[in-house]
Amino acid sequence: MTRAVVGIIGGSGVYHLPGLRNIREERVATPWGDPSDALHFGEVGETPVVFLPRHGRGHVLSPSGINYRANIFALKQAGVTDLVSVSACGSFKSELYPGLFVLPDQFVDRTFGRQSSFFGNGCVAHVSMAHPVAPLLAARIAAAAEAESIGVVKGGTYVCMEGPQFSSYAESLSYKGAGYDVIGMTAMPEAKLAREAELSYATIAMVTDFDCWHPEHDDVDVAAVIAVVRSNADKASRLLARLLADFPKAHEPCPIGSDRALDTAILTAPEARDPQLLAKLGVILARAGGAPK
Ligand SMILES: CSC[C@H]1O[C@H](OP(=O)(O)O)[C@H](O)[C@@H]1O
Ligand SMILES: Nc1ncnc2[nH]cnc12
Repeated sequence: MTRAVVGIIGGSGVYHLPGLRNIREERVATPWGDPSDALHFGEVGETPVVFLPRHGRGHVLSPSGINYRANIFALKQAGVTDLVSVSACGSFKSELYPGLFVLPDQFVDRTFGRQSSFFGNGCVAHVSMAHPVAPLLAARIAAAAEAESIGVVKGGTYVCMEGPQFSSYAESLSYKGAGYDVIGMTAMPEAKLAREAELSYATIAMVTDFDCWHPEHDDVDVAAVIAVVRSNADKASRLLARLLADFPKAHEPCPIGSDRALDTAILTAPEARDPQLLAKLGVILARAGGAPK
């Protein structure tokens, strides 16, 4: 049995995890650089939890400046098996109103200029991103929400823009026209890297605004986003507390293979692999094999 360790990445306005007990903060180094902040180790009930504020405490890191590889590597190195990301997002649908939680099951990556893979020359790998969200983890989040009488929408497409500026009106209309549900600046490459690291990943997207397409709502700004995150803090805490308290002791094998994603992904012949890159990959390759002993 693999013991379940849940990672929580906090987004804008979420720099601590309420309810985390026996907190031990540790600044960890990774071969990919420094994570956004110290990891906060602790427990909720009997579940081991590792929390990381994505933008760092004090919100010092811009979406484009976050070292996503270091964050995911650090969480993997800490033993995380299941990773829940909390994110503020804009909405393209009237029925997805501010305050609602959406559990996206698809992502569209419109970022550029971010390091989006652990792999590359010397060890080439192509993981599947057909289904980026681990269904059992998303179902557990939905069940926790239901148990707490918190409304969640299951499924939806989150488009990830580069930012840091918000979208123009024309961009907003085009995303809406494409049928996307919500928009943010951080789920990519986080979800891609989580898959490469064989972590089961799901996002809780908290709708904070209607971006700038809605004729009856103001255009998004930071104050509006943070006001909704603050007013939703209690709901978000209850949802996470219930999810974590009810989490099974053993990691549940992912039915779509999120936790075995490298089994069919690595293309470079074993004898042609770059030992330096293999050494850097370390814990990422530990299960699938291929790293030097
Ligand atoms: C504070 S407005 C824009 C900012 O909020 C979202 O952050 P996160 O996904 O970390 O909650 C969005 O992606 C932008 O980074
Ligand atoms: N409208 C929006 N666009 C991009 N990121 C966001 N985060 C919160 N609201 C957002």
